[in-house]
Amino acid sequence: RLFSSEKLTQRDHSLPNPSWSKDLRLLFDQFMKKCEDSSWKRLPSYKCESSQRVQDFKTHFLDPKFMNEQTVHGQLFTRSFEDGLGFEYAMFCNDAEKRIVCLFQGGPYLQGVPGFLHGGAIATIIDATTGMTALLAGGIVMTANLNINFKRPIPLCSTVVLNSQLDKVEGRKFFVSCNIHSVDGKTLYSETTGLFIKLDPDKRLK
Ligand SMILES: CCCCC/C=C\C/C=C\C/C=C\C/C=C\CCCC(=O)SCCNC(=O)CCNC(=O)[C@H](O)C(C)(C)COP(=O)(O)OP(=O)(O)OC[C@H]1O[C@@H](n2cnc3c(N)ncnc32)[C@H](O)[C@@H]1OP(=O)(O)O
Repeated sequence: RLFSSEKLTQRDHSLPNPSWSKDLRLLFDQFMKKCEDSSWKRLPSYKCESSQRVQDFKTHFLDPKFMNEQTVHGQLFTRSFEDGLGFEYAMFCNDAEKRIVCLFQGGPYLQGVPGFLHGGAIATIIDATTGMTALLAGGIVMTANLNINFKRPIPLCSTVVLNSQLDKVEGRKFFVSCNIHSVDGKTLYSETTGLFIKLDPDKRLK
């Protein structure tokens, strides 16, 4: 049991699975090609990160009072749905340009109004993408502010492209912007600005 559940948490969810649309696979292949000269890198994604930065977060910022028999089973929200039903996505980063592109397909369990994605689901994938943009630049960060302009509704089960960019760094403040376009680039679905704060080692999260 332990072995299989351990195997489960180490599955890299940002690789194609049968629920991926043709569009998502095509875009994925295009970005995998961009990785060949190492200008772009695919970011792996697990249900439960066991990376050094998570260890650092737990050591330096997490008050043990927040870890109990329930929270110890915590797993990444965006990786907590069966294949195809929730967030299907793969992120690629370009360190030189301080950019992340996220290829995203929102499944049927993310519905808001019938036929379209829930605004909170859109905010989630934006938070994950902009958060990762800030995290790669600044280490352990948390979202302080996320301003989203929803320009057009995103059809449920469609594939879209998030483009996230680090705009400015002021001390512990990381300013990120992100837009969401259709695969053909013709439709702008949303525009976001976000502020991420690099956690202060002298302050535990309360
Ligand atoms: C990173 C986690 C561990 C590693 C995980 C690794 C892998 C996981 C894999 C994938 C996950 C995907 C992405 C991962 C990326 C990010 C993590 C997810 C992001 C989130 O989903 S996280 C949840 C939502 N998030 C919160 O739950 C935070 C609640 N919040 C707080 O915990 C505090 O609020 C905090 C810590 C944010 C700041 O607290 P603090 O005490 O450190 O800083 P302080 O208040 O002193 O502010 C310093 C300067 O920022 C200015 N400032 C602050 N807030 C501002 C605002 N709203 N507007 C304008 N300016 C603001 C001040 O004005 C001052 O500016 P100045 O220096 O100029 O005076």
